[in-house]
Amino acid sequence: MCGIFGVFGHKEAAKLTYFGLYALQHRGQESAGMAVSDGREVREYRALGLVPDVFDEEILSRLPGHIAVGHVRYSTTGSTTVKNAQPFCVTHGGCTLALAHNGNLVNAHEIRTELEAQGSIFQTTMDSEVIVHLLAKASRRGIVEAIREAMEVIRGAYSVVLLLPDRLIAFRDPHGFRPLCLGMVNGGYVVSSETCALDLIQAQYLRDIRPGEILVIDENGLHSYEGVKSEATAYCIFEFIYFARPDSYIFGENVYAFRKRLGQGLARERPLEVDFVMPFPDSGNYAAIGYAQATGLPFEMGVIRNHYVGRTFIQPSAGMRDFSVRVKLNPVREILRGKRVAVVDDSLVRGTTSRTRVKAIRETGALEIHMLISCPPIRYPCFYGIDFPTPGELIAAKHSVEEIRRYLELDGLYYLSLEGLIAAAGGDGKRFCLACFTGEYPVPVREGLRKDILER
Ligand SMILES: O=P(O)(O)OC[C@H]1O[C@H](OP(=O)(O)OP(=O)(O)O)[C@H](O)[C@@H]1O
Ligand SMILES: NC(=O)CC[C@H](N)C(=O)O
Ligand code: SF4
Ligand SMILES: [Mg+2]
Repeated sequence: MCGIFGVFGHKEAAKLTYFGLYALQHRGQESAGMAVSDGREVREYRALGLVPDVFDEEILSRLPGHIAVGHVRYSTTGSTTVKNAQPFCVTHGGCTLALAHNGNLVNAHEIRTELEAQGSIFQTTMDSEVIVHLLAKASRRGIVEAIREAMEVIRGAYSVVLLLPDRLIAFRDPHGFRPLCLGMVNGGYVVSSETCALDLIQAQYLRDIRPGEILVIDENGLHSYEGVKSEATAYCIFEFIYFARPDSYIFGENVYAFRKRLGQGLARERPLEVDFVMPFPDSGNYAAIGYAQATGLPFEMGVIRNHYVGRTFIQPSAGMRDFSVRVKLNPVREILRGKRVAVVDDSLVRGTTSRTRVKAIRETGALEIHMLISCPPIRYPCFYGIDFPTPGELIAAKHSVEEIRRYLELDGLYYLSLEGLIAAAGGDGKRFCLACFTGEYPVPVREGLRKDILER
């Protein structure tokens, strides 16, 4: 998952983008970048690292202009290298394009193989690059038509912000897997993955970019086109469960309220006799609050979060994840000793967090440790922009709930049911992608699709 942000018509576009990316940092921690246009010339800067480490005042001052596009990356196709940092910039036929993509294409390999056979030279190992090549190929027909043609060819998840020297364009796949919204600030426009970035820069939320829509923003305002027909949406439900920030509104709903409903659903399905409820912070907090309020059980912060560690699940290597989980969450002996506790977390993916942290809680002298997960078991890989890679890495793909309980050394392990998840989503599961829980993929995926498919 990545975070994307765009600005049109604000004299401090680079600064606004810096703040926007800062607010979207939870969506990608590997690299950050932006491209800025003053109406004629496009300048760019990208590097590995977090937003405040990549940019400083001096770098931002070298990016003048009123149009900008920015990106924070969490890789899903292609390794973590500066070359693979976005926005991806090219100059073709005298026109510079900078593209920021959130999502993952499922047919990038096929498209790339075909384009290479026709002589295209690729610079990165990202799926996102094929979009730029397709745009360049069709550019004679004008940018909107070129995007439309590209949208006919690419399959999978894409929320995209594209910068041209005099325009900003946003487009979104017909299923709308990833969020993308439009806001207004001081007469200018902003486009963002999540509304939390609009709040930070005091922009007013206008609406979401519609699935299948192409939205052009230029001197004359907004121009909306139908890119491809959107027959059915497949909003990523995992955005609500884990990915997005709780203060954001995505797919028309607030994330915090959604997560609380997940916790309330767990309380209905799995009321437990324990002394208190505690979350694995951060994203376990909101379902834990919902569970505690619905059951009437006390709520405690039994583990404390170190604020100098980011998200652990989205780190690209196992070694980094293991280390970070230890540094990140530390139990409070005083609170836990002699107690029966219900630990709530939003998800159990590889088991990295729970395996070591349950042990650490046990060592404090806690009497019983039960775990409540506010989504069903994740049994199938995601190919649409979340790095749940091979089924082998997914703990629930090969093991029963009882086997996982034993592996994690828990007294009890309970997942929210699929029905419970759908109920929390208002009862209409059809609007959502649920593939990692059900194996029913809204966009077909060919066998053997892997993160490093473009590396060879
Ligand atoms: O089973 P695992 O493979 O450990 O993955 C799941 C865990 O990772 C995530 O937390 P993360 O630390 O990434 O982010 P958070 O601070 O938002 O909870 C998620 O909230 C779970 O706690
Ligand atoms: N998670 C994402 O949205 C990543 C975008 C793109 N697939 C990349 O790997 O860079
Ligand atoms: S498979 Fe899961 S994580 Fe991937 S898009 Fe669908 S709901 Fe989201
Ligand atoms: Mg977590």
